[in-house]
Amino acid sequence: MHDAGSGNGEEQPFIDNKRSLAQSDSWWSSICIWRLPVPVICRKMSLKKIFLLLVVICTVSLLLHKRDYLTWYKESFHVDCPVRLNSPPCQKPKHTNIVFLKTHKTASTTMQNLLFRFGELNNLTVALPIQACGHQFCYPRSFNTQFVHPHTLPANVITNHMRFNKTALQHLMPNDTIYITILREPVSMFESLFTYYSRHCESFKRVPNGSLEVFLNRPYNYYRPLEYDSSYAHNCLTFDLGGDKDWPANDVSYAQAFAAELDQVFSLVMISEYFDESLVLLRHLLSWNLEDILYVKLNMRTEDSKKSVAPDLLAKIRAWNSIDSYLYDYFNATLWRKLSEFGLVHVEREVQLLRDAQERLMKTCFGREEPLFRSTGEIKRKDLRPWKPNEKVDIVGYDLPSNISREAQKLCLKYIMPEISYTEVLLRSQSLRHSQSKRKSSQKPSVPQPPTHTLQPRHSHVSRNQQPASPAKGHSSVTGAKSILNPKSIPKKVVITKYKPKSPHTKA
Ligand SMILES: Nc1ncnc2c1ncn2[C@@H]1O[C@H](COP(=O)(O)OS(=O)(=O)O)[C@@H](OP(=O)(O)O)[C@H]1O
Repeated sequence: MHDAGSGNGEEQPFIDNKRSLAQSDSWWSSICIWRLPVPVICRKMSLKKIFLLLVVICTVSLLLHKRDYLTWYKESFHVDCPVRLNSPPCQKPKHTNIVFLKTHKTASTTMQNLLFRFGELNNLTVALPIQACGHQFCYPRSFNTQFVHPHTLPANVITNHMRFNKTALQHLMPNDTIYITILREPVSMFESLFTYYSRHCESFKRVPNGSLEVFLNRPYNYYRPLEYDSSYAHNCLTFDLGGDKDWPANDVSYAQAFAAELDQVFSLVMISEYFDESLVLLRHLLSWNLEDILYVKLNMRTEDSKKSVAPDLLAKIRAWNSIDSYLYDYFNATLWRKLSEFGLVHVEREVQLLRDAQERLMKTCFGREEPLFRSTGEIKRKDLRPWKPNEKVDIVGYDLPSNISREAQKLCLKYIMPEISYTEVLLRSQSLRHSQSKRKSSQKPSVPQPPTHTLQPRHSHVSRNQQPASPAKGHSSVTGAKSILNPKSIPKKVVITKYKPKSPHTKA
């Protein structure tokens, strides 16, 4: 075999002149690979060059065929790129305008906490209820923009409990808002509702010995459709989603039409039994990082607080909540279709990545792989105690060990903060930011300013390289100093009417 650099007379022109060398290389490469037998190739190329050529060919072919895996590999090292080629490009900013319809007993508090943290970290505005509404948007009344605290406008995110009202939300939120919600399997959901609200919901309070079986044998003996809090007792998901919980069960066309309508509005309907899988889809839908979907489970009952459901009650629960059951089946199938389209192998890998990251988070926060569960009474800090619906139901909460670093304390505190405390913390910080920005704008009288109680969004995306924000620092958008004010929509002033719930039941 000849060495191209050996000084052989025939090859001299290729060696002496760099340009002709390059030309000859590419010419020979094509001859070598495609046209001539190996001995001829070897006569004109050095071993080194052949080796390099093979390395290039292998690399290109690997990149072409295994691109998903390579991207995945990067992902596990916290590179921000999504794992799929048909996903948004890496540089796509994170989506920040979100309605999360917080349904009851579906893991929605865990999701709300995740959204609160995302909002804080990215200096977004989270719409919160006025004081008169408690920590919910005057549920069970249908959502109304007047229920929103003016200091939490213009909003990017809205997630506190409400009864869904698409028109009002469209009025409040920016045009590019993504709608998300979560459903839970009707049997376990109803058992949870029945136990949790056994002292609040009149329909449940009437049942002798608080027996689920007795209620299900003759629900209309105990259930009054027009009563306050009756939503917990019949098709609660349907009611939360703005539907008619009392539509006759034998008319399936109602459930079908309602599901189809919801499908048009919600880009993602999560399923609490597949919480992590749903989060994978959420992450891609919103172009978020893995870190953005980390969570600690909130609002769980202790095992002692759960009732076991006898097998013969399963069908009864589904029949009683027939619209909810239809919605669940429909959106469970939708979720799995989406997961399949995404690629189940990719989903599984990404779920594993999420769980690994969760494990690291638990170690940081609790010094071990599992968090330290505490029943409400055992939690030292008052603001970390979750709301306890009655003395028979105990809700799991958390305390942070004192031996973790200050930084870890600060980080982990928000992960374990119950719904009501976090809502209060956010309202305080956003109110402070609101008054600071008002002060600033009053110092610049020459520039025309929109009313501060505007319903317009501050901004719709955050860039990936943005620094975590300190919530009370100011009003400026993280995508630049200015918030996006859509001139087409005229800022509206909010008139706040006081709303007094009819029943004492609010979690606060
Ligand atoms: N990540 C995750 N995955 C699956 N399930 C979870 C998760 N986080 C919370 N939970 C369970 O959700 C139930 C509480 O739901 P919510 O927070 O929506 O309740 S509430 O309506 O806001 O009171 C409650 O169910 P029950 O314990 O059966 O009551 C929690 O255990």
